[in-house]
Amino acid sequence: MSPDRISLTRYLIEEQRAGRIGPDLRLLIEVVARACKSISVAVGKGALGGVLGDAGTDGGSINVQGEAQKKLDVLSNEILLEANAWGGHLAGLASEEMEHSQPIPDVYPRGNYLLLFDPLDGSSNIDVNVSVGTIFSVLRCPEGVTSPADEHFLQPGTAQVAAGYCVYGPSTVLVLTVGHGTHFFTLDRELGSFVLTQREVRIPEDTQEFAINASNQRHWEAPVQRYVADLLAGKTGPRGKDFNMRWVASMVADVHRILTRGGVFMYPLDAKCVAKGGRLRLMYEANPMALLVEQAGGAASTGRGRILEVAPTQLHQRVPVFLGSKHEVEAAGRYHAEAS
Ligand SMILES: O=P(O)(O)OC[C@H]1O[C@](O)(COP(=O)(O)O)[C@@H](O)[C@@H]1O
Ligand SMILES: [Mg+2]
Ligand SMILES: [Mg+2]
Repeated sequence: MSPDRISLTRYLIEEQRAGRIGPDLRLLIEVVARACKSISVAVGKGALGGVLGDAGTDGGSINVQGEAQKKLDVLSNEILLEANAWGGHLAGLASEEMEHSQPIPDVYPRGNYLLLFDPLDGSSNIDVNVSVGTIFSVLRCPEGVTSPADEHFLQPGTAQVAAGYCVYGPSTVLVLTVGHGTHFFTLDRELGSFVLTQREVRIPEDTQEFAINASNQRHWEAPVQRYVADLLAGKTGPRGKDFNMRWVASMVADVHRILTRGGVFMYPLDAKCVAKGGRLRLMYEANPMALLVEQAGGAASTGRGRILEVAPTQLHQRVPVFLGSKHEVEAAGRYHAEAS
């Protein structure tokens, strides 16, 4: 590798030398990155790898969320479990695809961190060859706990020591924060290593682009109805400018666009998901994305408060999500405040 190319390994060693992370966290992130490489290979094989379609045989299988699992949901979960069980840096892990967290069994080497992940985000896009990804969040295992249970994972997003996602698109990009900025690492497929391609990503504070699943419009709460109506009104409306709209339906891809060129991503509370508290999961979707976005100068809110300060009560808890360009997330918050 040429000396001016900074690999993920070198970046992490430099962070360790600067005293910003310890060796265990460095190695944990390396293990997660390696698992993401394996998932990237599986995703890339598509129909040739036999990885498309539903998991299970007759009628498919359903996960703890009541959602149909795809083969790649199951495979990605297995890859992450297998890699991390042996990694030696974790006390326990939790996944979208598993009802409860799992402590690392006694027979394996153990560490002091907890890992949460959405092994394959954007499942509805797998079979149509659109970008999907893996999202992860790292917490400290509470002091004195040797066999962590679900309750030990229930820490606010502010407690995350690292967070990231890997987007499997035309290129595979690992996006990482250890609490000192958000950085992009692109996978060099020939060499098999992640290379730093953008340091200190910054999200513009203003934007003219928003992302929301507009098919839910009739179910939205009044402040979201008003906010989106004002965006759509464009130049002649109260916002005085035209807005563009994008919706990939893979949170990783939508957030990656926002980290790259700004925008606001919304999955608000609506009448369909109000009983569950929202659509997106707090612990392994909203929290890691919120940390990445804040570390890039953006904002992340439930519409009524900072996502990272939500006190979790359940492992698979859901929350409303507004994240991206700071001024636009603040504007969405004002519409909520005015309505209450
Ligand atoms: O299908 P909808 O309602 O547009 O929802 C799309 C959202 O659902 C998700 O796919 C949920 O993630 P999973 O695929 O991990 O369940 C998000 O990535 C995305 O933002
Ligand atoms: Mg997801
Ligand atoms: Mg998923």
